[in-house]
Amino acid sequence: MAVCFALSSAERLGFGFLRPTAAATGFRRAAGNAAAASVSVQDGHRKLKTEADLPEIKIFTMLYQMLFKGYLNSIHELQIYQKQVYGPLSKINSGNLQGISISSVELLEELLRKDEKYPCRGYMTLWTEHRDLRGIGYGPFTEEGEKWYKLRAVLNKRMLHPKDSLQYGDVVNAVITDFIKRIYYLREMSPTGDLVSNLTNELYRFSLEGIASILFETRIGCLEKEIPVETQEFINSIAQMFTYSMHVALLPNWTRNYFPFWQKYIDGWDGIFKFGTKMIDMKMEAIQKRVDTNQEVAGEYLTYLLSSGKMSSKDVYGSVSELLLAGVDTTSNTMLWALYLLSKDPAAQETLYQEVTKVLKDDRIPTAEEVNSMPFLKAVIKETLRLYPVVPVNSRLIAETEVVIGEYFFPKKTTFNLCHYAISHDEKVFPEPQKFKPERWLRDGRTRPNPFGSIPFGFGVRACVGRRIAELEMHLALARLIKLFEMRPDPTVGEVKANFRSVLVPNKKVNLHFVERQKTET
Ligand code: HEM
Repeated sequence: MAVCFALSSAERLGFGFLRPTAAATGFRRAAGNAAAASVSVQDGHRKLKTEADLPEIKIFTMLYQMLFKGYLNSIHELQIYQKQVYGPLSKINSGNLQGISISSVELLEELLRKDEKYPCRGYMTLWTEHRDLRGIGYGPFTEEGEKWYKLRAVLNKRMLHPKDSLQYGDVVNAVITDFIKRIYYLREMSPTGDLVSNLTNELYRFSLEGIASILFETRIGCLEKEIPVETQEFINSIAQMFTYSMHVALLPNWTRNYFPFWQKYIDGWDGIFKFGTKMIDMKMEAIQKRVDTNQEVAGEYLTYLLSSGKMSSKDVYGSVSELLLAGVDTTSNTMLWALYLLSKDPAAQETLYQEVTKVLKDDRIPTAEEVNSMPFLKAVIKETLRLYPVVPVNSRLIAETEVVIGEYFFPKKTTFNLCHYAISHDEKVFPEPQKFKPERWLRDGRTRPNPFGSIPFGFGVRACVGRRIAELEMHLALARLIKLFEMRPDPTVGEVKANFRSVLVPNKKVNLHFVERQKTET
């Protein structure tokens, strides 16, 4: 059951919500609406072009490229093809997909540096409709403008600063210990004695347990042999919400009364919030008891949110559920790609193993601080995210201001599609872009890549709030797994390609041999 769910959910995470439109002032237009026709726009002495001068990709071209050129499941690869054909700046005008595509590192940097005070990815009405229907507060994904800014100021504390993540080291390590136990159990059950099948599913369970234990400050049993009923219902609710979000996004609103999809979509959200609410209420009760008996209120993230007095409980319910959803498929898929890449590259795996064993000379569990002495470990994750960015395309809606990008003028309310995948696979930015080369990230005197070439966690004040937590989980888990096991590919699986399902997921089940290493005397 969990197996089915994990795969389907992993294939449907709503990071598509990261995609749904211009920032400098003082422009003089010669005539009419700059967006509509090739009119002249003057910026001082410079004559600017407008979006009417850009190559336009219309719906039929898009459909042709997806259906007949084979990009249906690999929209990320389509970015590279479209860049070759239309150049680094083009206009997409294809059904729900609208906006200006940016696929060069220079233009991306220019746009992000001109982003607004309250950056916006585009409005998320599908999510906000549910919150409005149930009177639930908005979270970091759904909130916008000044209210979002204030919310992020609270959420950032205890999460975003590198030193914040250190406090979660023990919690994360406890989850990793249970994950390793599960790996041993799965190996034993396998015909070869060392095979872990369907790793996507196992890593999904690991990531959900990890983020839940940080946010709720309690364990929810995803790594047990039998997942507790309530946790399983919660997992099923996430799957249901993501499954039906596809239907409700594609069908017009009037169909909601005729088909069951909308109701099932809402039921999915209700299940997610039911579980989240119960966890938060339990924590509130525990805090209240301590307050009533004059005891110190101690705890981590949820305790901080609830006791800081800076957030209403309605906002806590809204935010925690969004953090939880964002924290699962992101880390689980990145871990999967990292282990897969290492299994195919014994030399890189050996370098990593040597580094980890040098820092961890005995059976000790690494601390969060010790990860700082493992630059190759960090480079492996960076390179994995360059090759398989969790969010291969992001977006920015420049709502309040006009903007010039390159030689082009864009009016207010222009949406930009940020083609991160094309940029992080550009050979001018990353020589041999298809090769897994963690060493390109090392600070050992070599020329470092352009920082905007690969920005898997985004950029600026709206960048990923969970970055430090995600890195902590992935670094600690990878260090411990590599110390214990050598990863080898399962020859029956063959080459694994990435499919685009809002995040980049493997196109087939991935199994790996976890070959236990000989213990060395130290
Ligand atoms: C490999 C792991 C992860 C990657 C690559 C990743 C990537 C991203 C990206 C690209 C964005 C959009 C940033 C932008 O628009 O500039 C984002 C936003 C976000 N992420 Fe992550 N993420 C990861 C893990 C997590 C985790 C573990 C959490 C939860 C603790 C999380 C919570 C969020 C939230 C709440 C937002 C929305 C922030 C806002 O709009 O203010 N992410 N993430």
